[in-house]
Amino acid sequence: MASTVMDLVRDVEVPPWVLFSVVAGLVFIGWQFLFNGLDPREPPEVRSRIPFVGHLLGMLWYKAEYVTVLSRKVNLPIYTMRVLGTRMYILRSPELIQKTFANPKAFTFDTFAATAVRRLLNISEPDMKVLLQEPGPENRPSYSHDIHDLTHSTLTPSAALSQLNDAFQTRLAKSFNEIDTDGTTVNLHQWSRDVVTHAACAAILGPDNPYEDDPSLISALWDFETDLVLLILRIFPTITAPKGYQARARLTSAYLSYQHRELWKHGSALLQGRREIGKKHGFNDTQIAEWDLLFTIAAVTNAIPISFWMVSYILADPSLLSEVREELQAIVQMEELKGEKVLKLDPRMIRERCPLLISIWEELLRFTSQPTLGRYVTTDTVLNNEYLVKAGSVVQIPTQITQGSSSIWGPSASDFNPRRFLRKEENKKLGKEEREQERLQRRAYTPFGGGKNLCPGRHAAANETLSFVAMVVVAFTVEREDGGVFGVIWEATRAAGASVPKAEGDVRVVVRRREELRGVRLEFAGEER
Ligand code: HEM
Repeated sequence: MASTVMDLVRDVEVPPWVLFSVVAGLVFIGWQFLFNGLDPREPPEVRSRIPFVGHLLGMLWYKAEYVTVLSRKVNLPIYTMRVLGTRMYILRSPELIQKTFANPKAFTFDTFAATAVRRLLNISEPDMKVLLQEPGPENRPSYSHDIHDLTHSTLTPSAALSQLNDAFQTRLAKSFNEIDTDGTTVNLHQWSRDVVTHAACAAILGPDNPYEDDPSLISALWDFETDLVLLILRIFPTITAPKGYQARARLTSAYLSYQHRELWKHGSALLQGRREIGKKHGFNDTQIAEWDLLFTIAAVTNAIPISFWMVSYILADPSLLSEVREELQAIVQMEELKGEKVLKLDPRMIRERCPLLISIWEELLRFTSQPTLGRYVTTDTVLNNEYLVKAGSVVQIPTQITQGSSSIWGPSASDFNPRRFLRKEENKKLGKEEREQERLQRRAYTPFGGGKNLCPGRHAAANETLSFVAMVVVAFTVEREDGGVFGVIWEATRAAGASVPKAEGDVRVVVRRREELRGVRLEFAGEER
């Protein structure tokens, strides 16, 4: 049979012009499918010089950074990019970005997050409907709706947040009090990661949590975080992401045992609320464990790298270090409690009395927290009375562009300037043009995203990072083990979905309690104590 067909084909004489027309026709149809059909009101399209697959190749090469790389070359407020027939609208203008944040119904984050979680946890189509349907079955709010409300209410200033901050500081103080004037030699990156992860997990999960039972789970948590995207892609994960795959299994079983031992009873109001909502929506203990694990990732993925960067940038500049130390020394108190000397640091006072440290925090957020934010377009919408964006497409916001633009932040936009945010006090004296610049900067400053999904953990993150950094600066010295000059590690990668890049590599240092604090207990003054 096969030979008969081949014989027929061989016997048919095809004139070259017919062959040419067929090929040209196929190219034309492909072109129409991939590149045409744009409404003239849609944002202008930016095409790659390599037809059809140029953007795809760019994405494979640059991964999560491709949209940023391309946006550096395109001087448009918004543009369209098409990859395999899917439209993406890339936003570069702070004005338009704020417009999308202001319309969460048309530009939704949930569909984005849900697709990733669905693949990660292997959730079935019907279960997905229960999670996302708005409102859910029997007209009840969906699981994700309930979780959104709980997360945003317990993490904004409230008794629940004070309790969370307090638990964080108690565990953090424990780690700091283990270091005396003889000091300890550590890898700074790993040490900051472990100390802050222990405290963050104690704050969320309570003092008896899986990471206290088995500290090696901290490395597992970061292996899981590193391989998250590969695990979402699910292409032979045991081969493409073996570390993350095994780490997820270990962590899930540790979180499950935490559920069975009812240790959640000592966890934060947020964690207990999550369990209640899970039960209400028919989740079993394994599902609750899996979702709590994902929440832990959300809570540590950015807050921990930024703690390391902040300590590094301060240590790398000796005069900045002594200025920050001076600010902090003015707010710490020495007390005598039952014959024991105690140094008390109240992180709430940092915001009021340490403008330089706050400026460093805000600048580091601008400088390092530069996520590519995503939204899914649910309905055809005209942005700014000008640009039509179509339902079913994706909006991408590469904040490296807006937070690093010299037209918005001035010629030093790509440098770390610890004093950049000090000027706020002098605002009243600003002229019209400068006030306009200020307004533009406020709109372009989105290290925590924006709108309905503005990061609910931003207050907790500020408390965590500032408590950690402040105690390191005020109570310790940190010197390189080899006696060399301390510098900031500059190699860093930003995983897709993460806001703050993680340092690659480490630096060996001696962390030593300052001589004058020999035998003094270090404590944070929280609201609950
Ligand atoms: C410096 C540290 C942090 C940074 C830079 C950061 C950044 C972000 C960003 C950019 C988003 C996406 C917002 C959007 O798309 O508009 C987000 C969402 C989120 N963050 Fe954070 N985050 C940090 C710390 C935390 C902490 C400590 C927690 C928890 C205690 C947390 C919990 C969450 C949650 C639950 C969401 C999803 C919000 C929603 O679905 O409405 N984050 N974060």
